[in-house]
Amino acid sequence: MQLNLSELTSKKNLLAFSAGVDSTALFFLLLKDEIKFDIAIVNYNLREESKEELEYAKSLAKKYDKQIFIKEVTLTGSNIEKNARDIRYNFFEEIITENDYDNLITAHQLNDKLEWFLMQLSKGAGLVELLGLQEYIDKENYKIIRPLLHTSKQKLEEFLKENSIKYFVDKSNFEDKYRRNYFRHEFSNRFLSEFENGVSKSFDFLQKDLKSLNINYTPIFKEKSLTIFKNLHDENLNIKVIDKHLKKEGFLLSKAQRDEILKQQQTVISNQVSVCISDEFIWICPYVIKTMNKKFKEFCRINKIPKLARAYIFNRKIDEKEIVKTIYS
Ligand SMILES: Nc1ncnc2c1ncn2[C@@H]1O[C@H](COP(=O)(O)OP(=O)(O)OP(=O)(O)O)[C@@H](O)[C@H]1O
Repeated sequence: MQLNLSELTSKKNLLAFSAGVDSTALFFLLLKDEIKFDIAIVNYNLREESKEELEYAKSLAKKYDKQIFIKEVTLTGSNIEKNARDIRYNFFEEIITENDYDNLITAHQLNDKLEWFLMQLSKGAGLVELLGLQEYIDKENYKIIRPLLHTSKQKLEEFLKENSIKYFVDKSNFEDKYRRNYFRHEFSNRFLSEFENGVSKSFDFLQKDLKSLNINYTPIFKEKSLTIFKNLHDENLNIKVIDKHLKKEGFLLSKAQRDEILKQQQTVISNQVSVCISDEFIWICPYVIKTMNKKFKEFCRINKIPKLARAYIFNRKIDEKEIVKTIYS
């Protein structure tokens, strides 16, 4: 099994370890390649075996001299999958911030990638959403790296069996409880057992196509709650940038709101957020009403700062000259 682990060498890595097939295989593959890492595990106390899994994680940490971070929680109620994920990622972020890790490694594999793809396909999605599960994600102070995205679960299982390595099977994966498990059992496992190479190649091709679209999600200016992106001069791409940014801010756009933004170019959404698409830029900030002085308004007019963004800039005392200097440089 050939993995590209170059991003992990000489870095401080944290492996999200659940004692299941994928993360156990990754644990030993990283050891084999002499990649340094520590582990983090969340025990949701949902199943009897979870205690044993935790003990296994502790024993591996001890044996291979790894630091281990443990979080114990008791999950109840509805929305378990989402709650578990939120708790998990908050915990990882806490550890990363407190201990200066460079990378969070997760053990998502090719089956996960295909299941994600199918789930999006079943809901109606475009290229960005279909390829949602990415190998590298840049977060503010660390990277998420998923080195197994080209490897099927079957290969990982074979690796563990060949090397007589103990691992646990998450029983909840066998209950068709969640939508994802439907795809897992009805389709992806069987399909990959026959077409693993082709699927892996297709994902690479699609990824290259996505790259060619050159969607730049990085703002060119950000201060307080004012964010400015480059206008990508393509309605579909612009709305993707706006949509993604607002989602991150906890604001989900409806189809009608998306259409409105593209039609009006300057819109207030739900009386809260201003979104303006100007000739060169996309401006997003809270919607504010404020009386502004003449000099400021004149400066904005000359420098093409959209009307709906002006009051927020004025109110929050963001240096308008600095904005203009940055975006036009
Ligand atoms: N309890 C856990 N403790 C630590 N890491 C975990 C735990 N559960 C899962 N992980 C990590 O997350 C990876 C994905 O796990 P899983 O497929 O169960 O999650 P998911 O439902 O796809 O959620 P997400 O994609 O948001 O991580 C695992 O390979 C492992 O690296």
